[in-house]
Amino acid sequence: VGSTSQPTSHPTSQAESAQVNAADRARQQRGTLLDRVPERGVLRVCTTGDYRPFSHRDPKSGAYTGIDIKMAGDLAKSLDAKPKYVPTTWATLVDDLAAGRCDVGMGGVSVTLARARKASFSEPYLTDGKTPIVRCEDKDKYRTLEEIDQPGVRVVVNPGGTNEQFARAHIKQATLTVHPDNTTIFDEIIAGRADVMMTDASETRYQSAIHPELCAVHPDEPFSFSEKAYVLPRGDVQFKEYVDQWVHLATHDGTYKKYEDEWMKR
Ligand SMILES: O=C(O)C(=O)C[C@]1(C(=O)O)C=C[C@@H](O)C=C1
Repeated sequence: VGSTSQPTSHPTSQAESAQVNAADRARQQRGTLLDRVPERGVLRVCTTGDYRPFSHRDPKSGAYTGIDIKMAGDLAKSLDAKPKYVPTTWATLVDDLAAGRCDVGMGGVSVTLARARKASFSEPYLTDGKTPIVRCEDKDKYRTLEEIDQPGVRVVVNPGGTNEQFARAHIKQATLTVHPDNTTIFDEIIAGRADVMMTDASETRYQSAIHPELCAVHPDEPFSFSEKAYVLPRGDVQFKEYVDQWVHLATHDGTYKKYEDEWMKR
């Protein structure tokens, strides 16, 4: 507890920069999303759908639910539009946004400097950080990174996001396994195929509430500091100013808190 993760540098390749710059120019020529979204009547939202309580896609119906899905609905409505969810992954979310496949990225996204090179972020709406989630009988065994990073300890991680970045930076002795599906990863710990996952404190609170076998380890004192925000296209200043004002209001007038409480009661 107390050690912080250092931001890793992810140099953007020249080809990637050229692509992002071309997308920036094309977007600027089309004008601000603050006008285009109401004209279109549609707000295109990139979301992974694999991260409760923020963004969950029902595998049968395809319907999206979650705190950030509620927020997306409100943001769209405030712009006289309907939300349209564009499926993405943690590894591709920011590139999808930068390439213009959606207008905003939502669903428990952490602000990172690597992402901020390719996209803008709204004002943050939540403070979070990585913390362990384990079988309850192990909750006094894995309190520090030192206790977790021991030979024989099996750490599991989902791919493509800040969890993987954090695990790769801190796990040297323990066995690190990448589990491809974030919707079933907690079953790996319950079934005893893995011992520890380190993920956002908000997720450990939610998953330990719905799985009595699982305990969040010191979620109020996570190993790292991060902030959740919405991802926006680079250079669309009018749209960013609008979304910032909207986030500010929603996080101060009780709207965000209401959605969070609804989800945490499940
Ligand atoms: O990459 C991010 O921004 C996230 O915070 C998402 C992330 C991750 O770090 O992989 C966090 C928790 C969920 O389990 C899934 C994805």
